[in-house]
Amino acid sequence: MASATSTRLLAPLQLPLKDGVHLVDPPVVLAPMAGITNAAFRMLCREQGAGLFVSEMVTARALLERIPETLRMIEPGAGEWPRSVQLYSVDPHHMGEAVKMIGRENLADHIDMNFGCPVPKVTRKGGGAALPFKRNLFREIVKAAVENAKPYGIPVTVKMRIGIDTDHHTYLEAAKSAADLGVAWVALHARTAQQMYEGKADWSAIKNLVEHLKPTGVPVLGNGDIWSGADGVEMVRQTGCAGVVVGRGCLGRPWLFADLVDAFNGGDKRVLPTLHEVREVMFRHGELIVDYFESEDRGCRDLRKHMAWYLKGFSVHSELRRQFGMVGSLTELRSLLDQLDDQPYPVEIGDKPRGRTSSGRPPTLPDGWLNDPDEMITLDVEDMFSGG
Ligand SMILES: Cc1cc2nc3c(=O)[nH]c(=O)nc-3n(C[C@H](O)[C@H](O)[C@H](O)COP(=O)(O)O)c2cc1C
Repeated sequence: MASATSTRLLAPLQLPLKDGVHLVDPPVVLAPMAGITNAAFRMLCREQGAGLFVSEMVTARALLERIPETLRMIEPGAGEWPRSVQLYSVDPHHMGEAVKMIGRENLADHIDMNFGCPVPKVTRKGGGAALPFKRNLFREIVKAAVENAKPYGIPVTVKMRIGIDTDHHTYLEAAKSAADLGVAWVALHARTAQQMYEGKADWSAIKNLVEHLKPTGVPVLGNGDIWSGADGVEMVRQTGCAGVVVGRGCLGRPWLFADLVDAFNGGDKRVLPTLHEVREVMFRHGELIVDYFESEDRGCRDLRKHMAWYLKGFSVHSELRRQFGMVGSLTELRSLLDQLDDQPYPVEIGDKPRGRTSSGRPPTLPDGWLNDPDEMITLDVEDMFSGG
């Protein structure tokens, strides 16, 4: 029988940290998700295996201002290593200073940069997925991060979308300049800003990027619409990407990482927990989140949105679902969980999208934004940012 090593889908990704190369093995990364990928959720996913788990996005400015909530957002969970933080800035100076702060105060081991936010309140000021269109500004921000991270041995990566809309694709040029500036990898969410989360991600763009960056040797990670281990394998097969980034697929399904680990090691077992097994994950999530916020009330408020995702596809009475959506304490959570009958995993319905699925409309951009890609501008939109 072939060993797991010989059937391994991909080699581990090499992340050069200051104390040596860390192997992201398998090359499966938890996508940064604002309001989701806090230390509690990352721990829940880490317990399932996989390679790297990125924090919620924080803005460079909030970090520099030492806003307590921001500092808490980048705190690692117990035993978490490497500590991976996503930063957002539209200002090279802020980006450079924030990276220096992270290095000097040893706050993280890896920094990912966010250039993919599609929400109108960000793009209308030129931020998020609109920013790479201004290629000089994009380059200055990436350069500021890479150069200031270098003395601390912190690898920097970028995450972007295909571009603004069908007529304005920015990813090939932006990714190439980021690669030339020394990023450790480029992750591509294979949608435009216009698409938001609509329809199916265009994996052919990931394939194009893999070809485009081949001469640079910088790996490409594919992102968009991985709902099962088999989807991850299929993305690698179709695109030749060096790894995958998984977002919404793990909402209410943290065991997707175990499924991906198995699939990337050549297995086909599919991890399909019954409702009683899911129930234990839900309670564990509750405990972790209450611990993270050091408040049962705050933790339960955060937990509520996850409840619907966990229960999606299972047959659960609407009144009971409603009560899960209002859960206020761990005792209440336990008593609601005790009311769930055991059921097999709803394979068909359970793998449908969860979280954001908003449909596309033309992104709102600043006046004249698309006139001159070489324009070097100063933006001030970090406080408008809310994930992406
Ligand atoms: C609730 C939510 C919050 C997100 N926040 C961020 C973020 O802060 N930074 C970022 O780069 N992408 C963010 N994203 C985008 C995801 O990282 C990912 O690129 C996107 O969901 C596509 O991957 P998926 O199809 O696997 O979900 C967010 C997505 C969701 C659903």
